[in-house]
Amino acid sequence: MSPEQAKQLVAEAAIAYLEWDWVVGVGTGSTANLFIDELAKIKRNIEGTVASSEASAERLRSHGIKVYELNDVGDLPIYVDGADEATKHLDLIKGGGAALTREKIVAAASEKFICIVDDSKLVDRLGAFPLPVEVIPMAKSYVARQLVKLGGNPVLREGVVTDNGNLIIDVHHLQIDNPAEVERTINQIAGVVTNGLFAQRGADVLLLGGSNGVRTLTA
Ligand SMILES: O=C[C@H](O)[C@H](O)[C@H](O)COP(=O)(O)O
Repeated sequence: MSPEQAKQLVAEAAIAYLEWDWVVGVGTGSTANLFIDELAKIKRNIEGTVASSEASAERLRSHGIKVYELNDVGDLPIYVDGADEATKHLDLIKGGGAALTREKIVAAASEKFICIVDDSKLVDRLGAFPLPVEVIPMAKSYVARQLVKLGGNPVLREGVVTDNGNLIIDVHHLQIDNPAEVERTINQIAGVVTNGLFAQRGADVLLLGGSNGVRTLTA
């Protein structure tokens, strides 16, 4: 089974977690896009969505799905999104599509985070995927120096500006023994908006798509 087929399986499986009239938090990326396409099929059953990026908002609207501002709806019952890496403890690395900050905000405002990935994303240890860090532009060199002190090799993502007008530094070769601690430490560097570790608030449910169908891991 191809990763695309596996993503399609979990996108479909996530629909089963939704309830009538809910406002659904929607993530960003190729897997979230498949979920959006599935959502379009049942759009009359939901009240609307909150999107974690301009790209997802545009795709949702193109399907005729209502997109609310998070500030207008309060907390959400559910957030559905992909990830770049996931562990069986439901810790994640996200941000390959540069949407990590809004994703972290919508996830934080949601009661349940359903993470949907093809099973190639399941790892024993996070960090083979370079960790994305969103940075205020004037702080990029300072933040990069601090990331070197933490043992990482920071690389500016060329030509990328986030929906919030900031930059992304991808940190290679970071030793991530304790994901929640690394998440906290990097977030304390002045100029960092947030980093792509989702460990202090990881997923609540991980749906893994593969040749044996969908496997469900829960926190
Ligand atoms: O910023 C992007 C997000 O964190 C995505 O959820 C993540 O990169 C996974 O994307 P994809 O489903 O395309 O592998």
